[in-house]
Amino acid sequence: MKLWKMNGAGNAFAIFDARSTAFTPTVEQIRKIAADLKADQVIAMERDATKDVFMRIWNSDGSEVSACGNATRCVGLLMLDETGKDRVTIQTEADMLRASRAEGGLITVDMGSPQMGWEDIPLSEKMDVRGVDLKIGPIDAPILSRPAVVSMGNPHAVFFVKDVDAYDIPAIGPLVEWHPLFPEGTNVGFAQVIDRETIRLRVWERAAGLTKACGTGACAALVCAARAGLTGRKARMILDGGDLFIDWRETDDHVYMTGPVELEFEAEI
Ligand SMILES: N[C@@H](CCC[C@H](N)C(=O)O)C(=O)O
Repeated sequence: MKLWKMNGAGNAFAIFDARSTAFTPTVEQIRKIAADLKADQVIAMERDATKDVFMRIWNSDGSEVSACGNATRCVGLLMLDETGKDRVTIQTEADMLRASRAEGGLITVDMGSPQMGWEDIPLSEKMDVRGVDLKIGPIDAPILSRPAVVSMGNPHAVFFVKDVDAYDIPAIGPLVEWHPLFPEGTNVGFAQVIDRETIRLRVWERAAGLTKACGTGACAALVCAARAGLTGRKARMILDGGDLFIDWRETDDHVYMTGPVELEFEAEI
């Protein structure tokens, strides 16, 4: 079986080619692979009846999830190289996604439409998704409150802050990640709007922790910012591991994510 170690803007993946050999790891095996290879997620490329490939995703804690934007760009590059096509289709548990090449060796993925309903996120009760009733810290002087929420095939809560570097994300992230308002947990973004076309973002990922970049997190932060009128529908997202360019197009309501992909090594195992 072929294994690729890749990253998208520093978000690290161990990608297994499970198209001709079955790959059915236990939770413990996923945890060990992620720890040994320093991967935020473990990915299996499987055969799909109608799409170029099916992408299965596990977080580093061993839980299976339905979306991972940066891994979709990595798998997209592998499939573009392998097939020679201009555009490839990637099926995930969440959606059918399309990947293509962009200028400067970057890869673009059409991430589909954001889901805005409170049941879609999901939340445990009906709330205004533009700012949910959640406070972190002392009741009379919360450190953070009212994150915006959205689903990009996975749940995201986004706090808009003045200075992302002023927050102890490893301490705050887990308090939001498993807050009872999120029955399936949530990814937690800390977004600082620099100007209408630029956002500095750090993401505490559900079941993976603080990563150098989160693709769906970047899409979620841009959607929440644009929905609140803080930015336009296109922005450069500055993450710890590099930049992602997000474009939430009015024409089809889809979110397009463009960014770098790096192959660290490949091996036959
Ligand atoms: N790294 C990702 C997101 C991976 C899944 C996430 N931690 C979750 O549990 O939903 C990305 O690039 O989107």
